[in-house]
Amino acid sequence: MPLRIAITPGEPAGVGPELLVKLAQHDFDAELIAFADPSLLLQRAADIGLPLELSEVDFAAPAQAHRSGHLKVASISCHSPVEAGSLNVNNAKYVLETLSRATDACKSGDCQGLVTGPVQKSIINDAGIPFSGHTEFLAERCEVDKVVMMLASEQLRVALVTTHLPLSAVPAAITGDNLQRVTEILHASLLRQFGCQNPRILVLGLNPHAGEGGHMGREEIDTIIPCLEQLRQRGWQLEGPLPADTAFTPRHLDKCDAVLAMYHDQGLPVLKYQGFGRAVNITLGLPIVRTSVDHGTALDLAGSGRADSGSFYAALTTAISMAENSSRNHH
Ligand SMILES: NC(=O)C1=CN([C@@H]2O[C@H](COP(=O)(O)OP(=O)(O)OC[C@H]3O[C@@H](n4cnc5c(N)ncnc54)[C@H](O)[C@@H]3O)[C@@H](O)[C@H]2O)C=CC1
Ligand SMILES: NCC(=O)COP(=O)(O)O
Repeated sequence: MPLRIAITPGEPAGVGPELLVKLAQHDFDAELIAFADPSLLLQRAADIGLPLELSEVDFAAPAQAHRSGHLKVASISCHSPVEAGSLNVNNAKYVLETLSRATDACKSGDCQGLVTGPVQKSIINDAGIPFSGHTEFLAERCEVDKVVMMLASEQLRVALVTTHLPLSAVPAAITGDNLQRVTEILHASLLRQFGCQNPRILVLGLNPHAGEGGHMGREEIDTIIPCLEQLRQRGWQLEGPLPADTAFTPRHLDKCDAVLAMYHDQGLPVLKYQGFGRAVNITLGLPIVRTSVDHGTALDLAGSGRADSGSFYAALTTAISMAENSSRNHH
């Protein structure tokens, strides 16, 4: 029987809803369920001139593989009318409701994977709800205290020790305990979910030139090197800490399964330079499969039909294949 994949289109005024309409034009070996406002999806389909038929999902009925132009929906209503490209603080709770319901469907086993479209983090905060990202939200909703954000293209995987933090808060978050737990989750995921035998991880330093022997920062000497030395005693292949400016060169990348960056803008610009529009954001360490797009809400393109659905497509096919692997391993 096909698996069920929950999809949240994200910010209703962003490109997420129309990218989902574009995705729905393909066939997939899984049932796709949009946790969203049906009238929003139909409106956006009309705006960009694509056909779409919706029917309410019945979790008690057998799942059916997705066929072009149709979409199953778990209906959730927006709180205010949506205008593409214009954020409305009244719809922030709707965004979180779609996420909560879709996550809970995965936790209960109704769905076997979650694919999220982009949310506008600022408007959720403007609504008075502290929110730094799906990654942190999902960890809390799934009651897991540590998860890892990893973005992957076909050529490169980049995982992060810290995620959505102000730059000034990063050094204090690079503790031995945090680095160890992140490396453990990344190592286990590469081994079990990505088929890497004895994974090779390239770890970046925090400071320029990886601290230049302590003359440009001491985090490498005080924290990163001791942590890596300890983990290497398990026989793990951990290279580094390497200076980040030269780590992303073929000599190093050819030998590694993933790069572990210390913070968001140390690793992701390189990944996006190499693979923007085709890369997938994967949350490691959750009890559910969760993937997402590599881009944001692109309010400047919303409603135009010009946004590229490549990353959403990659996120969906990755989630289907991860869910299939995980379901095979459980049987
Ligand atoms: N997965 C998620 O929920 C993510 C959400 N965001 C959120 O999105 C909002 C806007 O963030 P920005 O930094 O402006 O990034 P953005 O990715 O929305 O836009 C950056 C540039 O890329 C272009 N772009 C983005 N997606 C595109 C697509 N599918 N096709 C063609 N061009 C595309 C935009 O038009 C813009 O020029 C923020 O609130 C941010 O937090 C950002 C990244 C991921
Ligand atoms: N840069 C990645 C990003 O902002 C998406 O994060 P998340 O919402 O998936 O946690």
